[in-house]
Amino acid sequence: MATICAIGLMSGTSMDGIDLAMLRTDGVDIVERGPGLSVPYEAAFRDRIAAGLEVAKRIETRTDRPGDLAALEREITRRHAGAVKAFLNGQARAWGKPELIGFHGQTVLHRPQQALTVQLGDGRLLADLTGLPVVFDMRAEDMRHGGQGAPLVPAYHAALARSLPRLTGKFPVVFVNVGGISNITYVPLEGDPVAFDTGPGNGLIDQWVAREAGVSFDADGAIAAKGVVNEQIVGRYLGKPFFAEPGPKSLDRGDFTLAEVDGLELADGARTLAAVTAAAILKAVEHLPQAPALWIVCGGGRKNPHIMHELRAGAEALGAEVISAEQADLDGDATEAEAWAYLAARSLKSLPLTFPTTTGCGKPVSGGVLVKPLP
Ligand SMILES: Nc1ncnc2c1ncn2[C@@H]1O[C@H](COP(=O)(O)OP(=O)(O)OP(=O)(O)O)[C@@H](O)[C@H]1O
Ligand SMILES: CC(=O)N[C@H]1[C@@H]2OC[C@@H](O2)[C@@H](O)[C@@H]1O[C@H](C)C(=O)O
Repeated sequence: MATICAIGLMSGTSMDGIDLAMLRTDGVDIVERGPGLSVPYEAAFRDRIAAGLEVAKRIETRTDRPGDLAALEREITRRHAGAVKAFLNGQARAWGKPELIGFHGQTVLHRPQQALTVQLGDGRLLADLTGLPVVFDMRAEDMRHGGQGAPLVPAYHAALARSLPRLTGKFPVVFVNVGGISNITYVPLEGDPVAFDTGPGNGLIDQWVAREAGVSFDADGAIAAKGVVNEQIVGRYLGKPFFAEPGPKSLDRGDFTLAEVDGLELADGARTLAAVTAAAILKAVEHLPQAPALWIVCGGGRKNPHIMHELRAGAEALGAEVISAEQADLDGDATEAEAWAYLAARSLKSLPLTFPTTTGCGKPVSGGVLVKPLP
């Protein structure tokens, strides 16, 4: 199959900015991973998106744009176009002209029980602003086939597992994405990947330190380093029905809140929430076909040493090794953006993006909407 060069664009539930990555792929194999870039949102824009999450609760059908959501969608799209321009003039310059963009957009609402998921991002506008074909809205078709609409990154994790020589002999491997929410992909030596959201990632930690200390995240876990874990509270989070349910399952950003840590000291809250994130990921093993041999950690949470320490200790007790994306020669900040480039290439070729074992769809499903720039 012909190889294409695609750019993936991800603006995740942390709302911290836009991740971009370049990828050469035939839609099956990863031929070459290219450069990546993160373009942060400034605090005022993060606040505007956060306000948009509240407005989005009024959405009943996925094309509704109550309040200022239409204006916010245009602004998000314009910022993505600006980020693409900066990327192509900078880090990606030597890679030549891309043929396609995979555009995630900003999730503002995710209600799998109602088959409703909304990502703000205008594919038509992005195609016109960049002059490149765009594949966007990749979650909806999965939901039309009974799927959760998330996570979508597992098809890419499975391709990564096949492409990493150092994994030889280390199956099953589990990829963990510790973003705003955490999700895992279990990749066996043969057969489809198994995936689901595992619980909070950095989202609650970010909300906690923003509310209690006015900072957007706990850089390198420095705040948590001064605190202690409140095990009772960890147990209260982990006792929620979500963790007893088997996959496929997915979460909305608002499904877990700070109610349980209310009243704690700043550092103890940050430390306890880091412990919740790690414990929730480890608890996912109960719902996997076999114990993993290797865990590869991607996403911003791999930079929180408390999350990593507890993941390592817990996984090692189960006989597995835990490594960061970088230890597997990957770029842990770019994995999701690479995934969106890969999924766009698959969409172009009508290959499945999701599987019954990753989202619960009735059969393997392709998806995404292709728009070409106006001539
Ligand atoms: N140096 C660091 N130390 C601790 N945490 C960090 C560091 N850098 C980033 N993070 C955390 O990672 C988060 C961003 O992670 P990431 O970009 O993977 O999330 P996302 O893609 O927005 O979310 P999702 O995967 O849920 O869509 C930040 O909000 C922050 O909490
Ligand atoms: C609806 C939505 O945007 N979900 C995100 C979120 O962030 C992490 C987790 O929850 C995952 O299910 C998904 O993102 C990743 C990239 C995915 O679809 O694979």
